[in-house]
Amino acid sequence: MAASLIDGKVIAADLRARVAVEVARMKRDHGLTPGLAVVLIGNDPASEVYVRNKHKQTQAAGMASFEHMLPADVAQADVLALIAELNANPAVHGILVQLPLPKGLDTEAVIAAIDPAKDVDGLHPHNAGRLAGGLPALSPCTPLGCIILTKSVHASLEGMDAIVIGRSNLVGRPLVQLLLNENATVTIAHSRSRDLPDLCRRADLVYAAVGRAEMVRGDWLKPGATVIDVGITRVPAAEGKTRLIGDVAFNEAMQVAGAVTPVPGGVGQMTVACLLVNTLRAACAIRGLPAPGV
Ligand SMILES: Nc1nc2c(c(=O)[nH]1)N[C@@H](CN(C=O)c1ccc(C(=O)N[C@@H](CCC(=O)O)C(=O)O)cc1)CN2
Repeated sequence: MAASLIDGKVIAADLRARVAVEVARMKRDHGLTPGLAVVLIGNDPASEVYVRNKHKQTQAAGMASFEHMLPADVAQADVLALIAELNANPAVHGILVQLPLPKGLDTEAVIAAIDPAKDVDGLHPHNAGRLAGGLPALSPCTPLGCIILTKSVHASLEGMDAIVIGRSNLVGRPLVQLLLNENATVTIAHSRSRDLPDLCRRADLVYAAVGRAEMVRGDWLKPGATVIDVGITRVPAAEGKTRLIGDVAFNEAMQVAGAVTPVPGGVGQMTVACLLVNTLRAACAIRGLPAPGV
């Protein structure tokens, strides 16, 4: 029997709608308009699209959106000066620097300059450390989205065998921590792991986040497994166009798995929705209000 499709578009739209309701309540009851500042450096076409979407969806949720576009050859000191300004701005509750940064800029130093209370990407060492320690923290958006998509299939992840393929700071590592917090048993695999297909076949939950198109094959999967595909590779298509494919061989996975996320229309959709959730949470925390119900 074919697997069921986990519809990231529908789940993300529902989450954004719930954020919008909470934002309206914050405005009405507390005069609080959550504000998100996004910094885009350079002109990477994919990053430009993502930042435009963030701006649109932030505004659609009723939040204030501040965009800062800097040239690719901007000096590190100027980036740090902008971040210091945003840290001090009371209308800004969330700061996100779009990644990857152009060559010549020090990504770690830029992230470390963000006020951890406004770090809605959850990448600051303060938040990464808290997450690893099992403490409440702002957590990276894509891993948060992966957990929400998984929970749309399984109410509880307790005791489930999960494999995370990929160990990036943006996805793999924080996802492992979030899964541990859900009491899953987690294997973290990467390019040097031996017998990856075998490791994968043991997992009830498979998270593919390596950035290698269609690497995870159908015969790597345990029948009935839930497969969350984080990969997005743009490949040439007909008529000079491009199309997106994930890290999982989708058609093969659909024959074996229990549930699969598509690419596009899966995890990617959740990234911006979770950014809105984090911005709302950051705004409430900064104002000393209880955490919102989303
Ligand atoms: N500072 C950050 N930089 C980057 C992050 C991040 O979380 N924080 N993640 C990615 C890019 N990203 C958001 O920034 C992102 C990626 C994909 C999508 C998305 O909606 N994907 C769609 C397809 C979109 C398309 O057609 O290209 C989908 O999968 O359905 C949203 C946001 C790297 N940088």
